[in-house]
Amino acid sequence: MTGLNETHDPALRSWVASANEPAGDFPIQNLPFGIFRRRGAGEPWRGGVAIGNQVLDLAAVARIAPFEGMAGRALQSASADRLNGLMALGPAAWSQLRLALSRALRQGAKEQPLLENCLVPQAQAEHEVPALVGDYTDFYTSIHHATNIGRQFRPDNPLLPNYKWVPIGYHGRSSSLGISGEAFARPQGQTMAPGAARPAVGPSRRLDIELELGIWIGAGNARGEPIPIDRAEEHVFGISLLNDWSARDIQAWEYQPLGPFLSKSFATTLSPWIVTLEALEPFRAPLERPDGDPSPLQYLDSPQVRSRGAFDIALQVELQTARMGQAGIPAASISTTNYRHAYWTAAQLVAHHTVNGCNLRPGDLFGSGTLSGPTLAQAAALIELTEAGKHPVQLPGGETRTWLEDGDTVTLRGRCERAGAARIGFGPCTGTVLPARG
Ligand SMILES: O=C(O)/C=C/C(=O)CC(=O)CC(=O)O
Ligand SMILES: [Ca+2]
Ligand SMILES: [Mg+2]
Repeated sequence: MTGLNETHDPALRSWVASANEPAGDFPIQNLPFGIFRRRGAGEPWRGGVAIGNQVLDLAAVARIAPFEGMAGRALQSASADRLNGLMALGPAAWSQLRLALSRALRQGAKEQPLLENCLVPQAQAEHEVPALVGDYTDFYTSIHHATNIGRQFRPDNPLLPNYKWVPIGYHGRSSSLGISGEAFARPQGQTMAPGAARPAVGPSRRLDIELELGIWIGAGNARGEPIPIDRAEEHVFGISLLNDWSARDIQAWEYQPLGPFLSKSFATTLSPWIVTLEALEPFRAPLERPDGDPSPLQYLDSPQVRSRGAFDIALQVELQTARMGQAGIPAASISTTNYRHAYWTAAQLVAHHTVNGCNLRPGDLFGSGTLSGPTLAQAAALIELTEAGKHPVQLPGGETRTWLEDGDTVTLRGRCERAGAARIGFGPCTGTVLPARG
């Protein structure tokens, strides 16, 4: 079974010329959704779609060239100041809107003269978190991350015995979700130095990143009604990049027995564009699960999940220090990994989250968990890359890093490439660390 349709045809070209450049993130086969406005113009927030180096203003399209039927209703919903309404409509409406947008943005489309007036250059746009996030749950789906970080926190017992049975997660904090381009103050908190008699409070000295994907829930479920694994993907609107900034010294002291709390709730940065599951369809991959590992329990298992439940998304972390920036040295890549190494798929996370009857709501957000791959070069957090300080990262210009310093800027990137498909990308997810507030 394949969900490929005319919107995936790699031969499609757009009348927006920049969408046809081969190395771009936003060709006509992508069409990710976000919330934007022109910077500094006092405009309302509204939905937009990235196309080449432009944003197609969906509120403007709804006013001057509305679509018909279900696509038209979806377009109306996407004109609001957040995408929760569009997300609530479900996959048939998302798909109809994507098809209508794909047809209207193609070379030769009769809509071109009207839609040319609905473009805003991305360079002039600012973004907001694309939905009001009621609940944010952070998972732990990379067995490589769980093993590596477990070795730091629990040397005798790195991978806990539940890992291969339960998709582990904790309830995160939605109020401090922010959008790419943000800067935030280094968190303060309580830490216990090795050998100290009592803890101290002060700025974190072990500030880290976590390269994750954000999985956006579309239509929700009624309380008490679990989502079966075979319907789970119908509840996923799409995926963006997510940096779960983590204060490891605060975490090490606070996390037992209830899990991370203030070590991760001060900031979590998202990329502005949500790449839909439909756009990701050409990049499906089989679930990676070593021979001999237990089969998932029935509510987490299906032939579809095993054969094509994973996604081949190449991911990268870049770091630029303030000094590199001043010297004109571009950001350096410090890690490359791929979402296909995840132990649990997005569908399994949805089925697991709802198995107890918990209701998900449109705009809820899941963090995939830190997406480390099998090798050290694929580690997706500094605590793993540097083995907690044993091997600092070497940067061009001569600096090294074990943990983040004030003025450091971290950028996450994601892209999908496969023979026979158009390359698509996620756009950057950037954040900068400011000094702690006094
Ligand atoms: O192994 C631990 O005790 C903690 C690991 C994490 O830092 C939790 C987390 O945020 C989940 C993840 O990103 O995979
Ligand atoms: Ca995390
Ligand atoms: Mg966080």
